[in-house]
Amino acid sequence: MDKNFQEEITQIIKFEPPLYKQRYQFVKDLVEKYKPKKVADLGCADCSLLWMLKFCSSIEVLAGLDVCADVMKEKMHTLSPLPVDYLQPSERSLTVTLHHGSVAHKDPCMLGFDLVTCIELIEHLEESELKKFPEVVFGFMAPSIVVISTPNSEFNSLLPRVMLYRHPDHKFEWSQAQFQSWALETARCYDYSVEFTGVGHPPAGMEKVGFCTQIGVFVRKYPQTGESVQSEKPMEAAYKTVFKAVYPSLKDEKYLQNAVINEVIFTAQIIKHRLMSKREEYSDDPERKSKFQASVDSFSDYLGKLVVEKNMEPFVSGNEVHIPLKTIFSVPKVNRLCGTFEKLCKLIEGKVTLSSDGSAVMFNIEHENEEN
Ligand SMILES: C[S@@+](CC[C@H](N)C(=O)[O-])C[C@H]1O[C@@H](n2cnc3c(N)ncnc32)[C@H](O)[C@@H]1O
Ligand SMILES: [Mg+2]
Repeated sequence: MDKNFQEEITQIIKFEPPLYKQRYQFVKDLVEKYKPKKVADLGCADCSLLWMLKFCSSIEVLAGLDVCADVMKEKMHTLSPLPVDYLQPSERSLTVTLHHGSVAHKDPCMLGFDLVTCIELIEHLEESELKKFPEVVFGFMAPSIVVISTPNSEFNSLLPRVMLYRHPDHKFEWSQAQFQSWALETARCYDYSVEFTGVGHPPAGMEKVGFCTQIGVFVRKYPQTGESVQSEKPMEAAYKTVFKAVYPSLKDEKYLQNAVINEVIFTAQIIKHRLMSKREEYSDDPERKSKFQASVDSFSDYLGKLVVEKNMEPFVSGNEVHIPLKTIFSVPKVNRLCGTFEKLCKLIEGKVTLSSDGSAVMFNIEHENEEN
């Protein structure tokens, strides 16, 4: 609801991009800057920000929390992996979890985060919830960075149709001085520093009004020690998990094995094709020469440039083509995936047909010869 409303404002004041997108972009920029691994979005609503953040490559754990389960469920399916994520698993691991609960309660699932975002959340908290909020977020969760955004009430006079608050569910809207004094006191209490900024510039000549959305970025001053200490005392869960997605990742052995097998077979096929084409140059059969040609040309060129030792050269023996594993391992993509030659051998064991001494991938071309 807030979002549509903001869009209406945007049409009149012409914030471009719309204000909510500027807020999300602000968070994204912060993620690019600090590269947190674990990010929690409190008051995540329809998961729009979480969806944007899942593309940030530093993030391995993403969590959302909202007191309203229905609003989270609306679009939570957009946080699920897509077929392409299974076809080409990413190098990083990524787990996305959504929790139903309140920022007024502590739950151990919120420990160990690097960045906690509270975008347009605090003004929706009841007085009693707002009182507990600093202890839960800064005292208990204690991430290295907290970002809090909230409307700047001084901007409201520039917004048409705003009577008391910008949204009927707002419990308060603060001036710059009010937000800054709350934020400075919170930072002091929990040993954080805080810097103020915002999104949505005021019109020229009205700079004193400040940003339409005011933002505080809090950075923890003390080093991380909390996680182990806090997890020593077992704690009851206060939130209910409503969604969990574990993305396929090459860190998971079964996806790595699949990727390596595919890459090994692909590489071996191309080398085999080069070898066969060379032999056919003498056989004067232009039709066969063009087989696979389009798809393999550039890669084939590359392989041709590889410095191939004598004992790494592929060869044909009778109806068998032998492609040494050492040659396949020297291809950068295979090399990067496996790390070591031993790992390559282990991952393809029993999955790819090898020569009797296990040193080469083997294809039987008896059938192909028959076609001729
Ligand atoms: C204005 S929306 C902000 C949504 C989102 N952060 C964004 O910027 O698009 C505020 C959200 O805070 C949630 N909320 C309100 N009180 C809460 C509480 N005590 N704990 C967690 N979430 C709460 C509401 O359900 C709502 O989804
Ligand atoms: Mg709001």
